[in-house]
Amino acid sequence: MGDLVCSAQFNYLIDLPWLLQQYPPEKRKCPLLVVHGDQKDANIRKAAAPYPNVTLFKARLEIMFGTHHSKMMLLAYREGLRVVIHTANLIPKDWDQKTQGVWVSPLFPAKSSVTPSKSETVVNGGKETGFKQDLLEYLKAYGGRGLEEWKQRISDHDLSAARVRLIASVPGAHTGGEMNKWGHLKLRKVLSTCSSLPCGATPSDWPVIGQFSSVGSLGPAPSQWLTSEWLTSLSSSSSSSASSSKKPRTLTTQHKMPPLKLIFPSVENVRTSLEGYMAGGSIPYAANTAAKQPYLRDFLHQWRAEETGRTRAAPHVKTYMRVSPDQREAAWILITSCNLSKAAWGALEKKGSQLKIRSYEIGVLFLPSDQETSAGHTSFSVATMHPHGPGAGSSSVPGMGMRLVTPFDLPLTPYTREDQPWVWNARHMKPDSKGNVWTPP
Ligand SMILES: O=C(O)c1c[nH]c2c(-c3ccccc3)cccc2c1=O
Repeated sequence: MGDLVCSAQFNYLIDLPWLLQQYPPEKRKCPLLVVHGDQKDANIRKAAAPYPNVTLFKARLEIMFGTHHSKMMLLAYREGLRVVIHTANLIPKDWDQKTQGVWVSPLFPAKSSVTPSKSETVVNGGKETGFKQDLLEYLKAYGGRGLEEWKQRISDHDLSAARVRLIASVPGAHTGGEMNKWGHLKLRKVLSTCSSLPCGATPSDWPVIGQFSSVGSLGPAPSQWLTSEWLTSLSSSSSSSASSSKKPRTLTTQHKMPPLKLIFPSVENVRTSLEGYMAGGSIPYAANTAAKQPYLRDFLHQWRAEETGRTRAAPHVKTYMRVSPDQREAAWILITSCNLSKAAWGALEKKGSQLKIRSYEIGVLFLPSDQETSAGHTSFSVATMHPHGPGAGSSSVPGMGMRLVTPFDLPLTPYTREDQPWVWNARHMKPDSKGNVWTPP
């Protein structure tokens, strides 16, 4: 992967001695910047004291209930720069028996003096994804001076080989031009300009899938946020705004919502997982929150990953995607730190004039048109459950573009009549895979 010179780790839960142990021994004294959100930072400062090479940066969290959820590594090698955006906390159990998501960037070369100053070398058909500019904008949003060195280092490298788009959140009441830079409005903006469904597809027939490991308070009815503001963003596409349908579009044509399918572990999924009920310690859905939104259960599907052999590896990855009616194609897929919450994605306030975001989040969006192997395609073929399906075996299927293996099985498995969503602060008395019961305080 390269000869490491220095690195930065952005995360939420951080076990510093454990983190340093994960670096190769000869790299444990390289400069390391740790970006965290622990406002009462006595613990992490005490943990960092024995390591003179570790610098701490406390992210500002001035809005109640916000957290620094973003999980990112910036790795500076002698040979270039690498960015890693992922979903795992920097604690041992997140890297042991769970299902996580990670995007590892190509090795970005330093901009040599011969690189044309005005624009960077364009690769893969020259389609820029704006990744570098968006990453710098995200780092700028932290404020302070502690990230200057890393902003400069990123500026000095050519990131044009990044074939993903950055979808991030920063805390604030974002208005005007700032609104579309963050959270679900950034995703809406990108999808409505850069993502189109295959010709002839009916947008309202293409479901949105959301998969996550925690849920916030979403309001007393789905129409308050989930199936209105939030689903409007995730079901955006250039074809839904353009008049692609055969029927003449009347002025009153509303953006008809597609089906919404959510994946969140049932109690049974947690009970039978490799970790047993302990997995539920990282699936912090509160019983009192769940009780306020019983409607959510109607959208829920089980965590199931037989295709990858990870059904029992409890999910900590967060995945959002748009699929075809037969769930064999995907128009896009997003891997992110965002759980299903207004704090992470943002909620419109003041008659839609501001987007209130409470947390830092970061994720990467994969669009078929941004990938070399599927440029010109409007969908990814999804690895199917049926090994002889069109997506099986080949790296790309004629007419379908790049093959995508999703973290979970498609088609989805609904909750059974007996299934309940996992809640972490209620008793669960049926013995789990380790013979234990769950009796939180
Ligand atoms: O998505 C993530 O990274 C996670 C987010 N919150 C977690 C919590 C928690 C829940 C409520 C209040 C404070 C902390 C507890 C255990 C694991 C996580 C976690 O893994």
